[in-house]
Amino acid sequence: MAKSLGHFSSLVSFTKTQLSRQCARLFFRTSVRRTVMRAVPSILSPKARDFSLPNPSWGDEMMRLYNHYNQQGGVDPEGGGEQGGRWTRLPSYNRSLKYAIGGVYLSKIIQSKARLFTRNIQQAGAAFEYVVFYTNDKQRCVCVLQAGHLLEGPPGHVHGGAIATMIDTVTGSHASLLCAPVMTANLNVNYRSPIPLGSTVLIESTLGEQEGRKMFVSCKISSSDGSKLHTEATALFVSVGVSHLLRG
Ligand SMILES: CCCCCCCCCCCCCCCC(=O)SCCNC(=O)CCNC(=O)[C@H](O)C(C)(C)COP(=O)(O)OP(=O)(O)OC[C@H]1O[C@@H](n2cnc3c(N)ncnc32)[C@H](O)[C@@H]1OP(=O)(O)O
Repeated sequence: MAKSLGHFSSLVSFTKTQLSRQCARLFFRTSVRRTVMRAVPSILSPKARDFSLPNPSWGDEMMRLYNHYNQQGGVDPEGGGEQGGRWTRLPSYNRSLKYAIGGVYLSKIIQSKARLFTRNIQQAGAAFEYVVFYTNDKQRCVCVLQAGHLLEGPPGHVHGGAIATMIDTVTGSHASLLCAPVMTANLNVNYRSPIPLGSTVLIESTLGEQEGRKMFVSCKISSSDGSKLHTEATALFVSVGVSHLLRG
């Protein structure tokens, strides 16, 4: 049996039933660390770019916060204990399943030209520049976001849909750390103050209750110095089997 998503391409000739069963095993029996930290890079091109690493478009505030969470031993400035208070960077790629092309059933969900929505703008710094970190106990995530000029909504400020996209991305990545694959069932967003275009903000995600397949996550966006609240949100994620994706 294939033990990692690196063998995903060999599944293309499986029947729908076999595939669903195999994928369910892959997704649910691999630990989060294996899935996110090892499997995803292994099924990508060796040259796959990790978009959560610094690039020249990152401004001073973005770099300062990146270093803040990435260095200094990853210690959470707000405490939270040794276990929960250390931060780990989550890598980020623009494709999930590069080699799994073809096949009647896989082709329903995997398209060779598909790209992750938030990582598909070629020009660095033009849209979503972000990096997500999570605590060891996976109860919290923090995302440092630099919002580029292509995200404009009201003049000089970030589009509400782009804000919701980032909330979905951060809370969805958070829920995925605990039980992938998940889908967003519900997202409630309260916009409290506009986010200036080009600014760097913090998106914090906190795990709430878990009830069976349901995961409730809360989220807030604040200015990088924490002085201004921009957005508050709650989200519900439902863990699904791969067969759910195949059904469409
Ligand atoms: C290779 C892998 C690497 C991965 C590394 C990738 C890294 C990259 C990360 C990027 C992260 C981006 C994250 C984006 C995530 C999306 O944007 S997903 C896209 C948007 N969402 C959708 O399209 C979902 C559409 N809806 C559906 O498919 C289905 O309705 C759902 C949500 C899966 C639920 O359907 P279902 O599985 O049949 O479950 P169902 O029995 O209806 O409901 C289960 C429970 O949830 C409750 N529920 C369902 N819907 C709702 C609702 N709207 N409100 C309240 N309760 C609800 C039900 O009442 C039920 O509760 P209980 O009775 O169990 O108490």
